[in-house]
Amino acid sequence: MLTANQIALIKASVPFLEEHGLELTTHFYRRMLEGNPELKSVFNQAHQMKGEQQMSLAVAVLAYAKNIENPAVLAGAVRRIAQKHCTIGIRPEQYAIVGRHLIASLGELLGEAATPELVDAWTAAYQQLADLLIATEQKIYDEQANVEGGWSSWRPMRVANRVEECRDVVSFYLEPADGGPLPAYAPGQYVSVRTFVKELGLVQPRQYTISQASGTGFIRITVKRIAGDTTPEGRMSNHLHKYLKTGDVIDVSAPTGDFTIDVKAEHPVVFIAAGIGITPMVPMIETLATENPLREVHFIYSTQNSETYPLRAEVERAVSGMPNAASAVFFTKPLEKDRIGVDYNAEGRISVDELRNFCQNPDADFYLCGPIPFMKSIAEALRSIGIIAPRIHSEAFGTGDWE
Ligand SMILES: NC(=O)C1=CN([C@@H]2O[C@H](COP(=O)(O)OP(=O)(O)OC[C@H]3O[C@@H](n4cnc5c(N)ncnc54)[C@H](OP(=O)(O)O)[C@@H]3O)[C@@H](O)[C@H]2O)C=CC1
Repeated sequence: MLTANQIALIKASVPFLEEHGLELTTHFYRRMLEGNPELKSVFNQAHQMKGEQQMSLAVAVLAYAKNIENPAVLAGAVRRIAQKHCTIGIRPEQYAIVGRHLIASLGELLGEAATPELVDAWTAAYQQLADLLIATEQKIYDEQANVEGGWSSWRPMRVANRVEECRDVVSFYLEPADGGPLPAYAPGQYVSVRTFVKELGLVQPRQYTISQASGTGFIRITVKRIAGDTTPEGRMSNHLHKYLKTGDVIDVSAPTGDFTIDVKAEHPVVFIAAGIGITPMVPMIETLATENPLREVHFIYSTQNSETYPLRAEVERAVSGMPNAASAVFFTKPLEKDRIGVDYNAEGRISVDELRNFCQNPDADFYLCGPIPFMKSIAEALRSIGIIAPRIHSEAFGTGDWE
């Protein structure tokens, strides 16, 4: 429990964090990764290089300081962070290392302003948050391990099959190397995979959506090769495309994530995806097609053309099996061979007018996944036609921050 004085000191830190939060977390990560280089394998180095992890932590620390009197309001964020931590195998003892470097960083940045009382207050506040995260993560690890076929932390999986889906997109069908069963997972959930990335000289984790409904005996991930070998975010996807072959073994976390759908509900559902953002939508539609086939479903998808449309056959199969389902596919750069009415329904990006056509029912739920600028513009368009925020669900890959 923090004392009233400690709470006051944390709240008084808010202006400093607003101004210098990013500086603090950048200093902290640099300090920690220099002192404990083994942790480079725990953190996504692409997010580190782009400063996304630093920004994400700065936002979290500020939110925590602002809500120090009532951290319960951060329960949703705490759960999301804990889920992510569980997919990269974070252990309680690592919190002590993080705490030591974070508090030292605060002292180094504040200089003489870091009074013993302030340092004590932040040490206590950090411990309170660490305890909450550790307890939440233990609960998630227990839940993951205690379901049939479940496990916690990493499990070696063999690549049973590798399928080239379309240009720059490959699916990997993963099965437990121990020959055991897999747990059921919810459509839309994701896993982390962990492997040694030659070009980085490091073991690295990355998150990928499971791109197929549960119950096939595999965890399928569908990976788009991003940019070139030289960009930090492209390293893992390029590595997997180049080196991960049928028969290889890779570490995989237990499935997790809250971007899922209430399969049994009766109200309409509208999926709006772009590019590789199609991956969580596929298991959702597949699951609806088998478990609630009469549901009203709209699938709205934007991609460049037929050569950049992964998992098309799966979507078309699921949609054609549901009498109240319809799809609208937008090609922004159709090829000569692409036939309107067959391969796609309209040319160009998804517009507000188009969205209006699909979204007549205020009870509908909307699921968004695509490049961040795409999600921003679609969420804004939905709000402009009166869709309320709780009806808009989204999945941001990476650190999870996008709004
Ligand atoms: N939820 C997430 O966090 C996701 C993140 N990404 C990331 O985004 C990047 C690109 O993904 P990729 O699959 O290659 O996407 P693409 O660049 O192939 O774009 C997919 C489609 O989205 C359209 N689009 C892009 N931006 C907008 C926008 N602001 N408004 C409307 N339509 C838009 C594109 O149109 P046009 O051809 O006109 O640009 C294209 O038709 C990757 O780095 C990927 O990791 C991708 C998917 C999900």
